[in-house]
Amino acid sequence: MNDQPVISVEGVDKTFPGKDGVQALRGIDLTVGEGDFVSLLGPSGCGKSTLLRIMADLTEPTAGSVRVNGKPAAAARRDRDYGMVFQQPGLLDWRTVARNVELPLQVMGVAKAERRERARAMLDLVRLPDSQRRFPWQLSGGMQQRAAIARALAPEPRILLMDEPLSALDEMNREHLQGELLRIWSDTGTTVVMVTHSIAEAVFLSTRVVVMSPRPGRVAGTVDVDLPGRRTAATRNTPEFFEQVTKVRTMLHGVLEAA
Ligand SMILES: Nc1ncnc2c1ncn2[C@@H]1O[C@H](COP(=O)(O)OP(=O)(O)OP(=O)(O)O)[C@@H](O)[C@H]1O
Repeated sequence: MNDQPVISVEGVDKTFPGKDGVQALRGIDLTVGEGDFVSLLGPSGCGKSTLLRIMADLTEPTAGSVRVNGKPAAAARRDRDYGMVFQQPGLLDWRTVARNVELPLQVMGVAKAERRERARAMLDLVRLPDSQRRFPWQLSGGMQQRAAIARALAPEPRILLMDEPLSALDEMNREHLQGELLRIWSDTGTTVVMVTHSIAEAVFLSTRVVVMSPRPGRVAGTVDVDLPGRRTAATRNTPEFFEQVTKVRTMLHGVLEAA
């Protein structure tokens, strides 16, 4: 393991052009280490998605720099160093689930037999082994989101960037998939950055929660989530979990009061 951060964001500002020029981010400094699970949390409009998109090279910063695996974000994008998962699964309705998962591999020119094998392995990983030949519209929302995660993981990226991946799901499904995400993260050792609105979700999943303040978005503070033992559904009922949730909530309230 080396000490070089997997993602390093330095002095990033973002102002969207236009008559009223929205300054979405100011002076963002953030580093994400190998195997970290970092959540970006903050009030609506504070620039969480913009920051994630800048890390993914989907949006250009106005100032500052982003390095991913030691290279500029654009180079990391070309090298497919990361996978992305959005709020909506975005599967193609006319392809089977397996062929959706194969899609990024097909684009990369991976041979058919290997593609099949990797799609099968990823669908096993997200616990959808029986859905390979089904179409997305035959699956529940939670199953579709799992297929989207399998698709993002198929090229075996070392980094996963997720923008509210579970927010379209009902509470039970959401908690179930949180457990699955935790399992996948610990099985694969992937570095994760996730945008969420949920304090409990951020605390349950993350090694570090980054709390952002609005107008323009800045890093208001971070909480290193310290929970004893392996995290399971029972973790949510422990005093330590409540303690961490309270810590994050207090920070978030402080941010809102100061705004
Ligand atoms: N393409 C764009 N053009 C102009 N303004 C934009 C654009 N994208 C985002 N913004 C503005 O930048 C600010 C931050 O938006 P962003 O979507 O990053 O916030 P967010 O924290 O992810 O919000 P939410 O939690 O509601 O999803 C907002 O004021 C938004 O209106």
